[in-house]
Amino acid sequence: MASLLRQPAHLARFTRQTLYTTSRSSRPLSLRPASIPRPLFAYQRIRQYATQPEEPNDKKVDKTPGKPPAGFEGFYDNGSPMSPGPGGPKKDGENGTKPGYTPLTKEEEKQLTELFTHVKKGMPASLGEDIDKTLAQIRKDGIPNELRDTMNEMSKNGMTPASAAKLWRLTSQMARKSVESERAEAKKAAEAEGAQKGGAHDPGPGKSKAKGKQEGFQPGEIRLDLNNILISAFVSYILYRVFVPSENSKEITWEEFRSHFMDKGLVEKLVVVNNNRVRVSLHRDQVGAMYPDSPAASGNFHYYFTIGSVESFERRVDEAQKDLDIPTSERIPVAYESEGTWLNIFLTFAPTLLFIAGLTWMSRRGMSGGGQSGIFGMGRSRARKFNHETDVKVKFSDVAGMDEAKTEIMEFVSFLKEPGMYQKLGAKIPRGAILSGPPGTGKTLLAKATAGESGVPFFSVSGSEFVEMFVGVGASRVRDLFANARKNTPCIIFIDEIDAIGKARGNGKFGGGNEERETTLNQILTEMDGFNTSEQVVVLAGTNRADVLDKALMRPGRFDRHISVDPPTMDGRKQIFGVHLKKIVTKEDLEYLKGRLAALTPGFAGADIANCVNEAALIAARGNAESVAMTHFEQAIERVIGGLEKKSLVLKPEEKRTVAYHEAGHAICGWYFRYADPLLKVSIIPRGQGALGYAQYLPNGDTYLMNVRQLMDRMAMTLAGRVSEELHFETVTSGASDDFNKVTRMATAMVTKWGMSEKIGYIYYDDDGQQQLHKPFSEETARNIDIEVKRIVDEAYKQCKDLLLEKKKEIGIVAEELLRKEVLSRDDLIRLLGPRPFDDHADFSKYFGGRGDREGPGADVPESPNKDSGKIDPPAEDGGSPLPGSGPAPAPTIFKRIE
Ligand SMILES: Nc1ncnc2c1ncn2[C@@H]1O[C@H](COP(=O)(O)OP(=O)(O)OP(=O)(O)O)[C@@H](O)[C@H]1O
Repeated sequence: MASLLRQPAHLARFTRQTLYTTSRSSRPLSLRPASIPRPLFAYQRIRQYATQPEEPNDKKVDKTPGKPPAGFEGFYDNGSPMSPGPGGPKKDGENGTKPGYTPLTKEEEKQLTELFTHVKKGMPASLGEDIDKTLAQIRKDGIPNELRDTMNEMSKNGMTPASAAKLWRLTSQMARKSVESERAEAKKAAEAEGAQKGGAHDPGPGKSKAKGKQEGFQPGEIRLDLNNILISAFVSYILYRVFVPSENSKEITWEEFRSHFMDKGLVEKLVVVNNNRVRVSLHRDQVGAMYPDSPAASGNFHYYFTIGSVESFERRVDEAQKDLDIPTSERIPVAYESEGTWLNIFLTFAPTLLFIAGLTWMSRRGMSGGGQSGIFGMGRSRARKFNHETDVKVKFSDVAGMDEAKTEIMEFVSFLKEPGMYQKLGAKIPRGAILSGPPGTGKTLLAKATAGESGVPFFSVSGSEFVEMFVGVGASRVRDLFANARKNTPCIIFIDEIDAIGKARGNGKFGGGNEERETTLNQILTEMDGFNTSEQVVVLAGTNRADVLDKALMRPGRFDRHISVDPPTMDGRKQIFGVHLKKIVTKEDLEYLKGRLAALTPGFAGADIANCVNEAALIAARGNAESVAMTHFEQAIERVIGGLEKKSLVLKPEEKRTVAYHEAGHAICGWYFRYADPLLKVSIIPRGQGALGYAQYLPNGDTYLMNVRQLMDRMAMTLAGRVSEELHFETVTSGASDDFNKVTRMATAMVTKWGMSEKIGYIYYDDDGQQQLHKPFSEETARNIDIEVKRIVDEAYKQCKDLLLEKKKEIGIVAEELLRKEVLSRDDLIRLLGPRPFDDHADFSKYFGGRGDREGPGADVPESPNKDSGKIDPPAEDGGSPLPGSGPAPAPTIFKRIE
């Protein structure tokens, strides 16, 4: 009563007419997108009152039921919602109901049917049938008292996790019981039928089964699967919607709100939702006490009206309250809230859900992949294990041209095969070997052959596979790899590209970015230390950069042996061609073919050779040839060296002429300089990488040392393209830049590394550092180096110019023939210029028809002028300055177009 007194004193004016008016509004009763047919709302409300608990006596409100509001008269079947009526719930056990169960009222049954009709649309027929059976059981037996109590509680207090769990438990029990009772009935029916027909006519299990099937139910079968869960979920939903009324709402206008509620003092609170709607909360007690039939008295019913803006709404409410003389202290409270749509709610949780889904997926993958992948397999080694019997078929006979490396590594094989032989003499078994060498020289192949020969399992892994973004993963993979290896002794572990993890550890001055790599390396060091001497695990590692490896890795006791795998020699190449030609169909004389190809491919590694052979077979196949011929091999080699022929690149006639004279200059120098490499082929067909023409030379065998004369002749020959241009055209082109690059590098090496300049002397300056901040020499030395390099290049230029001036006519002959034919071979040059006036290397003569006689037009050619120049101290012919590594193969001189 106290609260009643506090309201604006307009209660007296509140008439039943108010509710009639609001209820008669032509707008839809509910704006909610409820899935329940509209009339059901009315039933739901009625139900709520019917099941409401008794109000306490001390609440002195008028409980005289009023007339139903307009539009709701027919909903009560002319009875009061308070009276149980014919459809009211019967008591426990009444009318033969099950003990502990309350039957449904007529309205409830009706709602149940209507809701089910609505819900089952679009549902699979079998599921619909199962739900229908459960509902039929509910109609027959009613619902357990406990369930009804739970529903009452929910309609009063809303759904809580506890009540939801209870609802789920009770409905799933009911669903299960329904299946069980049906099973019992089916069994009973089958038995009765059997008894009726007598033993002779026993239909047998097959028939009763057929019957069961016909009913869509198999006796003895209770499906505790997804289907049962779905049945329980749908039944719970239907029961919940029948017993717990959902929120009803009704849209009204400001004027209706003002005249029917505000002016009457019935408004308890206003809530502005999402700044565009206002929810009106009324004093339910006051409305309900006087007019219990009104929907507005229900706890779940709200009126709404729309507002243009919050400001105008506040102004109007303010003005209205002023008009009504409501004191400031008693004004209607206004709250603000924003309601999220389902989409908003989903978007809010989407990242979390995605994260959880991702984690679940990764962990599942981890499980299903046997732990090899996924988050839980992260620390596992990714090494592939090859079984010696099935997988590793490579033998030492497949590895050609590296006899020394093979001999060294063969020791590992005999150690794995007969460890006792070493141990009895007290020898320690070597732990491992590092195979180092340029790419494609056959390091992996050699390691595989070791495994193949020794007949032991072979674990192959690449250094980069230890590198992962997570700290500690690399080390854990190393541990796992070695643990696996120990389980499979004797065996071989091969770590390819070990420089990915085995680089020298930093001094810690420049940040800690390599921490993970160093941890991995430390783990390898530890594991290699950890082998006891009797453990037959050999670790082989391959790298192209042995120079950058950590010293600790190379120390005895770890990678004891350092096996260098160099590019093959002439003989080695022959053998490698032999290995790869085995698979090729060719009618050529194999011995001659191998030799000629080996002579044609100085500097090629095993992988290049394998590629060449394959390329030749592809070219032959493209031309529909029956077997692979010499020309196919030559084309393949040219393609590997110079790139693909560019037939689409058409040069202008004057450009072509320039290229022809440029290349003819190279050809003439190669022909007439004693120490120049003999020319093999000259071409003005554009090729890949911007080459407009090229001249191919062959070295006099594999070169490991070069003396000053050889270097000067080679430099002069390299400059010949530009010199020829100068001699035959008014201006020069940009095409010689690649030649200048080579010449400069050669001259610089002569001065700074090979001690071939008197002025600089016998000092080695490392040019490793184009990035070096400080050059390791003084400004004066730098100037002297520049002077000396220029002097040497100038001398080479002069030597070249002298020759070309003398042989201007020959250049013209060669260039014009080149323009006509585009490609000239050595035979063409012999035809045009006569035989080369110097002895060729034996191999060269054998495979390319070189002639040792000095007769012919070139016989009167002067010797290299360097011979007596005196400016450069020429080393003895058998000595000379060492070139690092094996001798550089003379790259083809390339006439480059502007990049
Ligand atoms: N000595 C050889 N004899 C026969 N074939 C060879 C030889 N060397 C290389 N090859 C061929 O080249 C291929 C590549 O060789 P491989 O992978 O062993 O080179 P690698 O030195 O390990 O290269 P990388 O340093 O780039 O790892 C081999 O599969 C083989 O076909």
